[in-house]
Amino acid sequence: MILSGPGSTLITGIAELSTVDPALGTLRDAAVVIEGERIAWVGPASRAPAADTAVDVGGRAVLPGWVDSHTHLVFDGDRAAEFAARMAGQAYEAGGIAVTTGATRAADDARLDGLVAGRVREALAGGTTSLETKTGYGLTVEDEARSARIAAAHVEDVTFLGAHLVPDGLDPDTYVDTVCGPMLDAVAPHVRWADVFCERGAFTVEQSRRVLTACRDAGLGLRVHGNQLGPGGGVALAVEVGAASVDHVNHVTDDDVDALAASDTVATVLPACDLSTRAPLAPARRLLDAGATVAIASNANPGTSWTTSMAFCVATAVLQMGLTVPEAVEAATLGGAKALRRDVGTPDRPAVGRLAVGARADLHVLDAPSAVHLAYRPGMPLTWAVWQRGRRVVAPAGRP
Ligand SMILES: N=CN[C@@H](CCC(=O)O)C(=O)O
Ligand SMILES: [Zn+2]
Repeated sequence: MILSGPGSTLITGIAELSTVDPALGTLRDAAVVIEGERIAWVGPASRAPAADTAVDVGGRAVLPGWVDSHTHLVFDGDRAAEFAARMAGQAYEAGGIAVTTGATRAADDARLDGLVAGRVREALAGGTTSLETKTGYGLTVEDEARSARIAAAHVEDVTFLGAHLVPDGLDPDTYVDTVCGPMLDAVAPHVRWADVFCERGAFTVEQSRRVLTACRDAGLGLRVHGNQLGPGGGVALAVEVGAASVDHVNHVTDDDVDALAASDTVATVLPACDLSTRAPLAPARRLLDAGATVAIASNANPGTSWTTSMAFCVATAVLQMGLTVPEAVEAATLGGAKALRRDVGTPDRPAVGRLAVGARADLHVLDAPSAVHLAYRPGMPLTWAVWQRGRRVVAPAGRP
């Protein structure tokens, strides 16, 4: 078979191909053909079809690009001093959000846009080919709308997080009225998702339900920051409203775990955040064993998790949370895609998070013979090449 059409590329020399596709599994000595922005063929190298061009990745491991389903990239400012104080024993408190909000409001559009672009580039260089990012450091109608607009210029899945913190001096319920009314109207053209920080010190379950219901009525998909700092009703609320994901989940009861396992709500764990806040690690092993769908995300933000490295998160999930490497790779690819409802494609929006025919051609080539090296060689820069939407966007050092 010869794949027709300009731009088909045959990738060979794949020692191990983690398709993360339930039907295909992990293949050795494999090949992939890309046509346009999609995958056209996957299988053993011995049966690979011809294509317009061929690339030999030299006996390396290939997996889907990371799907980072939880980040906060639209911000200015630095909270290294807060981090240092935390490492000296201070507890994390949500109030730090106000510090970043001040710095973000003070940045002009060009600066904020450049900061977001740089962070997206950094993530891509580490193999992240799909990103979600949130507003939440504006917290006025104008500043949230600006954050949403800037985010939408750089990532496909933008989330409205006006309910991140009640700004100083405002009555919480009056602020929730604003979030559900003019703020939602202003961000709606730019966002697919809405999120709420449902936690003591942020928004109560009742306030969170109001925000989520209003956003759902406006046509947005739902997500929840829940059970991060202590037990609470975030997980139950997320399941109740049919949220696509509830994120953090550090403090969960057996009922929470059972509810997640019986629902379509993905439990998203944030290993780098747990380390950076010295929180009890989210029980990813327990959640998987119970039958919940687990995603791993970076939660890149200046307060609790200042990294875009999904490889670090995967290594931590393996070394500290008790996941196997295939489980962690799946959680950081297909799991993230499920958390963004992008695991199944549509005619105009191919699936991400797996390497199968028809899915988006987002490939991450490791400078290693197997994905196990992600945890076996923690902290090493293993990204060798990246294809996104069928185009090679990260090339091996010294090559065009
Ligand atoms: N927990 C709420 N929001 C962020 C942290 C925000 C901040 O401290 O700036 C998080 O997901 O960890
Ligand atoms: Zn977050």
